[in-house]
Amino acid sequence: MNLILVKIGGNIIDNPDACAAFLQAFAQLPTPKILVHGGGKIATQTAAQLGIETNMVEGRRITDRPMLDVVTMVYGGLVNKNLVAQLQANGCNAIGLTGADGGIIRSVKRPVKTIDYGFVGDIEEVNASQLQSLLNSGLVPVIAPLTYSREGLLLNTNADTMASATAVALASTYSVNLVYCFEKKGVLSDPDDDEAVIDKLNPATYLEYKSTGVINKGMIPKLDNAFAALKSGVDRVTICHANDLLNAAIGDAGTVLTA
Ligand SMILES: Nc1ncnc2c1ncn2[C@@H]1O[C@H](COP(=O)(O)OP(=O)(O)O)[C@@H](O)[C@H]1O
Ligand SMILES: CC(=O)N[C@@H](CCC(=O)OP(=O)(O)O)C(=O)O
Repeated sequence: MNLILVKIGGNIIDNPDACAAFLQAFAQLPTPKILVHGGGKIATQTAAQLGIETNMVEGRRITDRPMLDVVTMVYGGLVNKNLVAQLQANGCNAIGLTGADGGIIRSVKRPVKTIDYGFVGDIEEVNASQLQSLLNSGLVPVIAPLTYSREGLLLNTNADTMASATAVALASTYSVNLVYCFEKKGVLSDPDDDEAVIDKLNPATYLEYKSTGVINKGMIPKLDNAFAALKSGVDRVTICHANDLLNAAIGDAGTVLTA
């Protein structure tokens, strides 16, 4: 059976019109399906309003206790519940979850090496059978980028990694189509040209683009996660614009990763 797992990034979530259009398209996709969302941009803005400064290292947020409270409220509350309400209005029976709900995604607090990331989780286990029973009851899980530890901590976890790990865990049961949606038409061969979409990207070409700096910043952890999913049994991985979700779902838009 096919399953489509879509990840939506914070720049789209932060734009009400783009987000509404994306959710309308997502609602039209066949079930079973899962939405994993980010929200990093809104967390940064909310933290700033509260006088809390944001520090990112290699695309990961340094999450001290006050920042953990912010991301818990923003990802698990504000963003997750608004997405669920809008999906319901589009006729999609969404259920909002953090990784702690139903014990779906457990992680371990990232050990301190040179950098102390604070309350950031590295995923240990995805409870695929719990997700499957939600899917079997016709629900559409909408997953926030928070996980839980054996000690009962709530941990901030990168949304691209959540999507990749969830896709891999479900790949033994379903043919998984993983689609990363963001605000550009795909991986670009020229960062200054929004039309320069690379149709197909393999690990060797990725390394070349990375070494020349054409692929940089947030795209690096995204592609590392995406290639890892492809290597671990996920059928297809695509990176595309949120507007192109329906075409990308059938392999007709964005950048398709190849082994
Ligand atoms: N070659 C590239 N093609 C497209 N985007 C790129 C490229 N290199 C770097 N980027 C950057 O990567 C960003 C996507 O990463 P990120 O902000 O983590 O996405 P998301 O919002 O989905 O979490 C884009 O906004 C873009 O600025
Ligand atoms: C540990 C870590 O960095 N977590 C991310 C989770 C949100 C996220 O990934 O959001 P986007 O997809 O919008 O970037 C963060 O707090 O920014």
